[in-house]
Amino acid sequence: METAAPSAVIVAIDGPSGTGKSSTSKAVAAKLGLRYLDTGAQYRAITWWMITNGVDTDDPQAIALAAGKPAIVSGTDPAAPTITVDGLDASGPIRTQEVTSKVSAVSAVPEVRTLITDLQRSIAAEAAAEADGIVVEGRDIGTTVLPDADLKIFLTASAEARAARRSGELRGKEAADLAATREALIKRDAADSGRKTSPLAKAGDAVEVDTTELTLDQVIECVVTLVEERRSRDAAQVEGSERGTSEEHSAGAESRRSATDSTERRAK
Ligand SMILES: Nc1ncnc2c1ncn2[C@@H]1O[C@H](COP(=O)(O)OP(=O)(O)O)[C@@H](O)[C@H]1O
Ligand SMILES: Nc1ccn([C@H]2C[C@H](O)[C@@H](COP(=O)(O)OP(=O)(O)O)O2)c(=O)n1
Repeated sequence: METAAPSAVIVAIDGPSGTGKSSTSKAVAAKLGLRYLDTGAQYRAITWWMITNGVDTDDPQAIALAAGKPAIVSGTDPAAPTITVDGLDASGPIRTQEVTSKVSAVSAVPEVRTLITDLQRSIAAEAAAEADGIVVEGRDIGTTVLPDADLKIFLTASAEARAARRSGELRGKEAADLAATREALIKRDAADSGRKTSPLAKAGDAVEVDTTELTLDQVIECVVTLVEERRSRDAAQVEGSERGTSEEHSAGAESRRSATDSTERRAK
């Protein structure tokens, strides 16, 4: 197990689809010099591998048996995050409608979650040991993957706002109308929230931010402020405990000095 650098910060950002997790997490990590991990991309990558290797994505047993086969590697530079599967760049193929429609079924399989969760924890531990920390975004980061994260954020937004954001992204690519996007989004949220293993959920100690009426810049600013507040609280605590230790030291020195003084006095 790697040891975290004293000032490293781990930020967990969870929430349903289209609430702004990826855009916010990337920007916050870039602004604060942290690494960035898109855990949804990892579940998409394993789903893409299952599809391209002929595994029936409606068969949890077949998925469980194959889960350990693909090698998934995530690059955590927020300016250029990457994802490869068996050495192949998967960043394009994981965003197709086919993968999007099957990812909830694949990510509900416990064997898949165990493997991907272990991978996520090792990436976070490395970022805490070798960098200033990391922003990890997904569905179960604050509840399951990193329950000891320094800061947990849960992003929400109305289904209408989320669908409008998503269909804005799709326009011109795989044109989807607003109603169909909204339906698909609600269906995926229900599957992700309703699964048995590690469902999409807000951690009890997460800060909830409703992004419906906020611009992306406002959300980024809000999260940056929360991280900075957390860091200064931690720094004040460290300073306090160091002062406590040095006061203990000087109290110890004082009592040693008076003990010496009295010994000297007795010797005279
Ligand atoms: N507060 C916001 N207001 C308007 N658009 C937003 C906001 N947050 C994110 N977006 C846009 O919505 C889309 C989905 O955001 P994304 O970060 O991918 O969400 P998530 O990762 O939660 O699915 C992106 O095109 C993004 O630019
Ligand atoms: N920590 C996570 C992250 C994603 N997933 C699953 C559930 C999600 O529907 C899919 C895809 O996640 P992704 O974040 O790419 O989804 P968006 O389309 O960006 O909302 O992966 C998960 O089960 N646990």
